[in-house]
Amino acid sequence: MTEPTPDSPLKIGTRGSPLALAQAHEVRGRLATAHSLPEDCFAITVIQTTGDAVQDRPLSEIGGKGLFTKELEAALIDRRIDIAVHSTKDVANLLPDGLTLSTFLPREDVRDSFISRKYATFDALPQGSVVGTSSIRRRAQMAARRPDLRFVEFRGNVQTRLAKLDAGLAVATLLACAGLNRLGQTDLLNPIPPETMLPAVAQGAISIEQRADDAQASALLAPLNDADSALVVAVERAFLAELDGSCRTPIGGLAQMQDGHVTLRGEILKPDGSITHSDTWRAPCADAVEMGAAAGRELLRRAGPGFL
Ligand SMILES: NCc1[nH]cc(CCC(=O)O)c1CC(=O)O
Repeated sequence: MTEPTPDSPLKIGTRGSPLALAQAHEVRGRLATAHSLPEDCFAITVIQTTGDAVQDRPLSEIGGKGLFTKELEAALIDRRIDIAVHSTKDVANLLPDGLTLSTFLPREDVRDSFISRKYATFDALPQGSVVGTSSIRRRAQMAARRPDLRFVEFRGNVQTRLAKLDAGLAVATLLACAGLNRLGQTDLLNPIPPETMLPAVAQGAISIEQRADDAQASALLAPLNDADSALVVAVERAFLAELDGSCRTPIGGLAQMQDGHVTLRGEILKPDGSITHSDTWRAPCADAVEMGAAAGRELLRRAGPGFL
């Protein structure tokens, strides 16, 4: 392998949001450490994405998955960047030809965090409370437990959302614990157990996309891959792939590995939370990805035509 140098660095592509930048710096730090190279052998290149540019409309309205990744993938294909760092939760199931999601960092906390200045837990919210969220999954899950709640559209970074809470637009909001950890906002951690609120598929998992034929990137990234995290995320994505997985369908899924087996919990909901189909599956690691796909098909069959 030709090693990258400060004059010819490996180009790490990322979105420009504070969370994306934190994740890109995390990857750069791991690459430098793994190969005992100075950090300036790895250059961080910010790519503007549709999901970041359009701030005034719900994500589910602007388009499906890929809003945060399309431009990064175009930059990979054009060789403006060599690797792209993603929150796997935002990565579409189908990648463009010639690209591969090759590398998964050890998974972070998978849970959602309940954030409110007034109430300690989700269950403590008074009747009719207004909750801010832009996630149709979180909204459907909350409505399923608490049909009395009302919802307002809430986008933007952590600071923007806290300002909206302070302005009284809502009394609570939800954010992924993983993002809060990576941004150093651990004061806001207030995890909701997955049994109460099943996270999004691949929540908390950073992955790295590259050109499939790029031997240098493959060699540099190999020591960063966490095989267990790669497997559980593959199981969840196999589940999602069967369920269409557009941003308009509320879907939750979490796979966890123990004793050579993978347990998958999955659910699909009506957007208003009125109907939920969920179940748990378990299989040896070797069969787990196929189990994820079968689980998706099973929920689809139970839900019946027209549910999604
Ligand atoms: N679509 C936004 C997004 N994509 C990934 C994360 C969190 C980090 C992660 O799941 O790895 C977030 C923010 C959030 O849901 O609070």
